[in-house]
This record gives sequence, structure tokens and C-alpha cells, in this order.
Amino acid sequence: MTAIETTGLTKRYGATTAVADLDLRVPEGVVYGFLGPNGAGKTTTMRMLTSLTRPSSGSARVAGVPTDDREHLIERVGYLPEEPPLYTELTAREQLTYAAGLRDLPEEATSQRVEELLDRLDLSGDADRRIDAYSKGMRQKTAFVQSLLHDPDVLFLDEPTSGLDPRAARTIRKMIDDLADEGTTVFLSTHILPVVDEHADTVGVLYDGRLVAEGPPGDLKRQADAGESTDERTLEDVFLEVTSEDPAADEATVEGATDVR
Ligand SMILES: Nc1ncnc2c1ncn2[C@@H]1O[C@H](COP(=O)(O)OP(=O)(O)OP(=O)(O)O)[C@@H](O)[C@H]1O
Repeated sequence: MTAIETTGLTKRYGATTAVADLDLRVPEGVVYGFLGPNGAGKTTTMRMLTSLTRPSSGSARVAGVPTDDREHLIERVGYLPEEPPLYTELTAREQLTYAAGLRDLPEEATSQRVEELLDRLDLSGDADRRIDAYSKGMRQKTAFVQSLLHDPDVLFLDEPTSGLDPRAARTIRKMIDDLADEGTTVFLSTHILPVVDEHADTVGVLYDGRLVAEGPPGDLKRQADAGESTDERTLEDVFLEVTSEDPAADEATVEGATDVR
């Protein structure tokens, strides 16, 4: 099944077109790296795909559910936004119990899952402290657990390793791989290109609201004209090339993998 499918998905804010006519097909169980410069429309896309923002036109289905069917959609998707909202007067354990309650998740199984996830992220020892006393990384870990609690089919992650120390960041990256192995589709937006290079099966690059390149990282690198041997090309070269204002660079970009312009 296709995990994410969008047709002509568009969002306008007044005169600004944040996302323009986006056609995406993301198969189940893959890690999809969603890249783009600041203001390219990544957050807006994720907000539309999680039913937090309505498209101006076009449509989308996630896990087979139309995104305008919010009630059913939220059972199937998880979202870790860049600045996750948490009740800072609660402890992490209370926050997670509260979130599970909102979703009507079975108590015992959920509590076991919470403990496993907290333990994996090295947060068990702090789980009964109030979130307002947490570091940025501890808040991030709490929000990450919250996005996963209901075992979503499709998980949207916006800069999931933001503020995390190297060990915690590595744990999250490993969890992303494990989730995909278990069949979860992970839609990963980050500016940390080596993470995308290592973990994403497919990369999509958004520029000015449009998808300007898409394909497996290796294919994109092979086809990028970075003036270097293939081995030395990085995803950063691809990114800079396909998001360039320079029309000459626009001509000679990543043809083939799926250059979608
Ligand atoms: N609520 C809003 N009202 C008006 N304009 C908005 C709103 N949200 C986003 N935009 C505009 O839409 C465009 C895309 O923004 P978006 O936040 O989706 O980009 P992004 O790719 O997530 O950027 P970043 O990498 O900086 O997080 C920008 O021009 C932004 O100013």
C-alpha cells in the first residue's frame, strides 16, 4: 500500500504559496528524507499530512485515510513537530499517560510501552520530574516517545535529533531504522544531511514549495553534477545544486533519478 499519496497538494497563505501542486507517493515501510531550505514548505506539508492545516487545493491520503478525515487519520499517524507542545507542569510520565488517555489507548499495554521507550532513551530516571525542569534534549525525547505511543503507521518527524547529545541522537536514528524495518513509514525532515544519507531510502527535495528532485540518495549523488568524482559527491552537493537560484545550475541538475521539475 502507498503510505503517503498527495495529488496537487497546495497551500497558500495570502499571496505566499507555501506548497505548490505537490504529488508525492511514498510506499509503506520506508524512511523518506524530506529536505529543503528554510521556508521551502516542509512544515506546511507535514501539517497538511497530519490534518493540522487544510490544503488550499489538492488532496492527500496517509495510511489510506484522506487527510480531511481527521478522526481516523490521527489514529494512524504520529507527528513530532519542531517545537513539540508539552505540559511543562506535568512530569514526563504524567504527560505520556495523559497523551495515551486522549487516544484511549489500553492502560496496561501502553504503560509497558512507555517504560520500554523511556528506558531505551535513558529517560526512566527522570520520568517523574516535572518537564519544566527538563533540558531541551529531555523534552525532545519525551515528545518523541509521545509521537510513537499509539504505534502509528506513518510517523512524521521534524528535526527529531534537535538538541540531543550524540548518544541520544544515535538511539533515535537506530529507532528510526527499527521502525521502518517493522513496517512503519517514517517521513523525516531534517537539515542534517548525513543522517538522511545514511537512513533514508528515498529523498525528496522541496524548493519554493515544489518538489525539485526525488530518488534514492545514491542515485541523486551519482547524477549530481558537482564537478567531483561520484565517490566524493555528497547529499549536500545535490541539495545546493537543486536549490540554487542560478539558472545555469538549474539546467544541469539531477536528471533521471526522478528529477521532478
Ligand atoms: N501560518 C502561516 N501564515 C503565513 N505564512 C506562513 C504560515 N506558515 C508558513 N508560512 C509561509 O510558508 C512558507 C513555508 O513555510 P514552512 O514553515 O512550511 O517552511 P519550512 O520548509 O518548514 O522551513 P524551515 O526549514 O525554516 O522550518 C514560508 O514562506 C512561510 O513564511
